[in-house]
Amino acid sequence: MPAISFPEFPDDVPTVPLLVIDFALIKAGDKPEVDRLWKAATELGFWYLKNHGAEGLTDAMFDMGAETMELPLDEKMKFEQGDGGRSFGYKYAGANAIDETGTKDAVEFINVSKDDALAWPESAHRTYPSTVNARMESTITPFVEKSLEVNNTLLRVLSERLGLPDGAIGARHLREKYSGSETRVIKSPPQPEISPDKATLGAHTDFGSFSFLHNRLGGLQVLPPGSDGWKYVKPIPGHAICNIGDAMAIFSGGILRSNLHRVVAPPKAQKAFTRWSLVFFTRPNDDTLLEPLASESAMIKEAVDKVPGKYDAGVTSKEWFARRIKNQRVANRTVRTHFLLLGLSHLIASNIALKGPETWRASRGTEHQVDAY
Ligand SMILES: O=C(O)CCC(=O)C(=O)O
Ligand SMILES: [Fe+2]
Repeated sequence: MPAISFPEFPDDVPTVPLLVIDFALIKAGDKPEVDRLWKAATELGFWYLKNHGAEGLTDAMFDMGAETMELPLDEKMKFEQGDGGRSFGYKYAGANAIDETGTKDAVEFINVSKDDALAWPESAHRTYPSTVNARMESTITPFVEKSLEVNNTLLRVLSERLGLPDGAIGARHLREKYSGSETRVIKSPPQPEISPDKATLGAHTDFGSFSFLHNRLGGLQVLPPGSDGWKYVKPIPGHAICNIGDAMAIFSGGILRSNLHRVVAPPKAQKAFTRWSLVFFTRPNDDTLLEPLASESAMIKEAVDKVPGKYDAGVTSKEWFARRIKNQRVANRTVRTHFLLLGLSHLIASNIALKGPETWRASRGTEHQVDAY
């Protein structure tokens, strides 16, 4: 993608002042910086990360995304993620609902599995468009490797602060075990006459443990606890945006916060431009049970004892992930059978396509467990 210049993020829209965490200091074990990371991860669950080391790898990932989205739709559709609860592959705009009434999303994704990137040229889960294959070795695998290093380091530091034994979180995120971990490039085309409050990617918490996000244009918004509304996260060049996902909220019994967020059209003059974003999602091994690690940490036990049962998902990471992916898909929205009583004795079952909000609700994660909303 040629370097595109676009208008500055405006200074008169509501933004959330995220803490800036220095990854180099975290790696060096700097105690005050680890304290700040802990504050960010427990209070809002979102922060900026600088000196992360992936700065030189993101442009090529955006190029891979742009090359992929330029393919004809019928070519991309050969690699579509499908309706069965699988995330890897291409997702067309409008495949997912953004709310319980079934409003369609407006974004395209290309999702590449960590297992496929590491197995290349073999395949672990599925095949991808030619534009992905062409950049697997040069672009995608290096980005996946760097993202794994960043995310695993931050997860290890947080797990220490949670009082977990060495390796408790690491064993649940093994490089060699299959998981839902993936990298994603998102394309949001300019939305004509869109209201600034209409989501292109609906309000959600992230499905996995940890997300490492790279934004150029605005549009990402979070709903901070106790706040009066959605706030933009202003992109800062060279700074990634990190956030805690549902799995870490569950493992920690709610001590780490998985916050609700969404994507709307970029603000003000930026909205005329196509928005690209790049994420690496770390998710637990497929076979990991999602439950608080109360037997391994006194701090987590104390948190869980106050809200017994609240964070017991009772499913594996793979099941949790598949349920959420599957129930977002518009094609999976339930068709309710409605009975119409005609005359005195004719009960006619008519399949009126009233598509139920229950499918949307079944795609939800920990959102309903957070009292602040
Ligand atoms: O595009 C963004 O800034 C955020 C994307 C996101 O939240 C997601 O893909 O889960
Ligand atoms: Fe997200």
